[in-house]
Amino acid sequence: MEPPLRADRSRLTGDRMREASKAEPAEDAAILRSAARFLRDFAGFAGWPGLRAAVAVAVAAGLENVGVVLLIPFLSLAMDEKAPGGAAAALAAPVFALLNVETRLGKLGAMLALFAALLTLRALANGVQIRILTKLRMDYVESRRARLLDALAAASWSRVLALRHARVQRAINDDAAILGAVVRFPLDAGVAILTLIAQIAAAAALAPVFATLCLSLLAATALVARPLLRHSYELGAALTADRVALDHSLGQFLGALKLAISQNLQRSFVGEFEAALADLKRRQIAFLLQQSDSQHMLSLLSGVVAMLCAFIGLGLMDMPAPLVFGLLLILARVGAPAQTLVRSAQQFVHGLPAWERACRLEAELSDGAGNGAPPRSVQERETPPPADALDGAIVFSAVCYRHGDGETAPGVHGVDLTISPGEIIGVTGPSGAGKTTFADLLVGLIRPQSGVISISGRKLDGALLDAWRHSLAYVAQDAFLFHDTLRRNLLWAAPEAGEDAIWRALSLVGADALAKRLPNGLDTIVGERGALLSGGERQRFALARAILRTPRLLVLDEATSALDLDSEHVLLSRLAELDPAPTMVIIAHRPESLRLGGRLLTFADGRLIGETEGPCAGSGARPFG
Ligand SMILES: Nc1ncnc2c1ncn2[C@@H]1O[C@H](COP(=O)(O)OP(=O)(O)OP(=O)(O)O)[C@@H](O)[C@H]1O
Repeated sequence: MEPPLRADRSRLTGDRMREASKAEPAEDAAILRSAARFLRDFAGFAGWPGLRAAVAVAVAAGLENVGVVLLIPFLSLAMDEKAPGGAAAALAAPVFALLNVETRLGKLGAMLALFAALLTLRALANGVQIRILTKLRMDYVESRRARLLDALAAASWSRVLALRHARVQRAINDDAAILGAVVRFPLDAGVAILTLIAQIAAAAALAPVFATLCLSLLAATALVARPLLRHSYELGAALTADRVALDHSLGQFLGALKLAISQNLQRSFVGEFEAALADLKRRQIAFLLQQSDSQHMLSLLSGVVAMLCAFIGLGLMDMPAPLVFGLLLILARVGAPAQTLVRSAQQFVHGLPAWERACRLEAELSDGAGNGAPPRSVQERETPPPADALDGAIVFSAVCYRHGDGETAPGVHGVDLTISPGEIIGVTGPSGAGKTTFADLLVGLIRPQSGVISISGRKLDGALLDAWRHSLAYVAQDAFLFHDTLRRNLLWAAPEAGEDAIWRALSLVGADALAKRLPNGLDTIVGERGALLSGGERQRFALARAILRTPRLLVLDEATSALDLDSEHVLLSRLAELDPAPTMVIIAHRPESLRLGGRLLTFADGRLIGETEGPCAGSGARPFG
């Protein structure tokens, strides 16, 4: 019998998902602090274009209301009533005088012409405002993405290793889209607030009592909005966590696909997905309903205030009908920006947790030592090392790196070593002895916590480290290939390499015949992580890619372990004949893989415990180039 789909949610990622699904109660003060942080960040980014946007918004809002105010003398004329005094009449009178119109028809025509001009101006101002605001929004989202990517590229290797990939993916892709909605708030709210102020000012000029009613409506809206906003924030926080958990689970599942399907473990993943998707759907529906309920409530509220206003104006205060209609029109229009304000605020606080998550990730990545290479801006300013800076020996002096705190944390320690240019070195030792940690130090992925690594007498750091990484090639046991064509995989690390160089490299690693046999030759897609190839084939292609870089240093960390011994020997012998000859560091467990080494280093418990002459000792170190 088939096991039920939802049978085992607690396995692997289930606990984490349930954890993520809890909606933590949020405090108003914390939400306000977070909103203030966002607004500061955005204002800092907006700068001059932000100011231009504010001016455009103010102009559009002002034009909107001049039109409404002009409506009052128009209505008075149309209804043959005595035009009311105040701002409206004051605005209309000079226009009539200027155009020298005295008849009712002439005045009506002049008013209509004025309206048409205002409508055109308003449309133009709105167009400009939307263009500036949209660009500002897009630019901000793009800059946040770029900051995150820069932080990721500059982060120390140990930090990157500990990262959950789903966090990064979510922060860069989806959260950036949510960020677009978050950024709308200061922009939309700015438009709405300016429109409200202009409308209230227009109403105040006509009737101060009415303006007071408008303010009361706003105050009532603010009271209703507070718990709504808090709930929106909580839903947003839970949704963000759910989405990361879902991505993580999917990533795990895809990574372990073969294992999962071969052992019939896929059902627990499917069960987890169904449950997590149901949670997501529930929260999304709750948020949408909350938004529409609040909009209905606001419509009701503004309707009630409008009726009250009409009753007070016409019934109790005996005001002229055009003035009351004009005021009612303004009131009806106050409802729209107030609704926009609430809706936009809801979306803002809903998306705020995603923004916070992206900021936390950026701070985590930027915190600490970084990967040693200077950031892009500094690289451009820094003087590149001299041409011969990488020609000399690599020297390790009392180098120590521990993965974690304390004297007993694993890693490597007390490593003293000199590697001459062009030397071939074998590295061996039991599992966990520190061989890969040594290789990571050598290529500058991690930096010594104590001691010094130097090249040609210069400390491996800053611009030198950057140049060093450009000059080397590193091939790990897990020969990583992208889901792309073989050609693009090969050219990834050496984009300038030509067709001849590609075939030479393929021939050297014994993969030219294989590449020709593939259905589309070099243009064959190799599958996710090279899944459409065998392990040995992947390793050969990864080696060809490394050779295409013409590296000064070639580090092979179990990079030929999937080849049979004879093929491996042929391949390594050809590598040893490379011209120009790179310095080679070959890490392996099989003694046969180390036959080419002029020197053999043995690691145990993080220490370099032995340095013996390798089988090829005495063949001489070969200078690069
Ligand atoms: N990122 C890390 N965080 C914590 N500990 C780590 C990390 N990387 C390695 N270690 C630990 O450091 C020690 C040395 O690991 P390293 O990978 O250098 O060994 P190795 O000699 O290459 O092993 P193997 O032959 O199995 O590949 C091991 O005990 C390992 O568990």
